Amino acid sequence: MPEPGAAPRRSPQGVPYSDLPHIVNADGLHLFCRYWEPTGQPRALVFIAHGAGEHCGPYDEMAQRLKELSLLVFAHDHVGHGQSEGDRMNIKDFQIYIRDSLQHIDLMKSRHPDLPVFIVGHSMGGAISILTACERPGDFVGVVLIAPLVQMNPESATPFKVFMAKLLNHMLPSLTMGSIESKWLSRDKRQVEAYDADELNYHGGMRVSFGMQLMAAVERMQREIPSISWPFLLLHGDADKLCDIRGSRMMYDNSLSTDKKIKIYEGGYHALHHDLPEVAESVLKELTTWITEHIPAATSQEAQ
Ligand SMILES: O=C1CC[C@@H](CCC(=O)N2CCC(COc3ccc(F)cc3Cl)CC2)N1
Repeated sequence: MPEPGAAPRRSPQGVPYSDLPHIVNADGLHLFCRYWEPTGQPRALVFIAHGAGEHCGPYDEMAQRLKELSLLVFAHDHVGHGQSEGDRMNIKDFQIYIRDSLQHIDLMKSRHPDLPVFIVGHSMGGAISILTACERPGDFVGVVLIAPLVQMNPESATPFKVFMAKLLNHMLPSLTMGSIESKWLSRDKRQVEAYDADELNYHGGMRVSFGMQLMAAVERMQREIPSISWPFLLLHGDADKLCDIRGSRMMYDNSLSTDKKIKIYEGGYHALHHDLPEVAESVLKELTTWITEHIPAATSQEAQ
């Protein structure tokens, strides 16, 4: 309980955290949480990691579909995103996203110790998912990646631009580069409009320091991918201008995993789960089918 007389900690939108589902991370920052709990006994846990500049609200439809399959879905707004505390879309160390995800996953595993655990990640949330699973290779029965950030987009990350970013990071780390161009998120303009209108999204420019953290995460994934052996499903659009599909192809080709699947969506934009309705529906079907197929059969004692 806060000491008497202390003002209650409030979300960036002014809501007291005592009125919101939340966890407090290792740095004392409050992270807003969402839970989608099935009525009966859950069959598995699914953690959803959202991307840069967004929050976990837009995953409600996906989470509802998983909940209908008796899966217990949970998520939080990463530090500096949505209804969580922290400097907007900035992070001192990318590892904080992974540490907080493991904290939330460990909390839910302590409440449901016998359930298998999946992670679903989109874009930067895909990088968080990959690096989280790499830290706990035996903890996850499967990882689903929707247009994950694995490699830099070669157009936006020319050697000159990378050099300049590193130079600027020492001189003006808070300088902002361009912002995420929402027109490349989806071919469905209603989805683009919803993203632009969502005040829980961050629409400002990307700080150089944040870009550096993303680059560091990309470099870490290049090192880790050859030793990945956990099961994963990759979904990527080949018209994605925000996270290059070559990163997904590289992960598919260079990982040790024997249980892996990649599905390329011709003409698909970045946020495949919010792309044209037929694509979004296909993504939900692929994801729910793959997850349910990867739930381990009940062991003999559980079955009794
Ligand atoms: O539905 C939705 C709404 C939000 C979107 C998710 C966006 C997301 O997470 N991205 C896309 C942009 C990408 C930029 O990458 C860099 C930029 C500069 C830099 F210096 C190094 C890198 Cl790597 C990072 C990952 N999806």
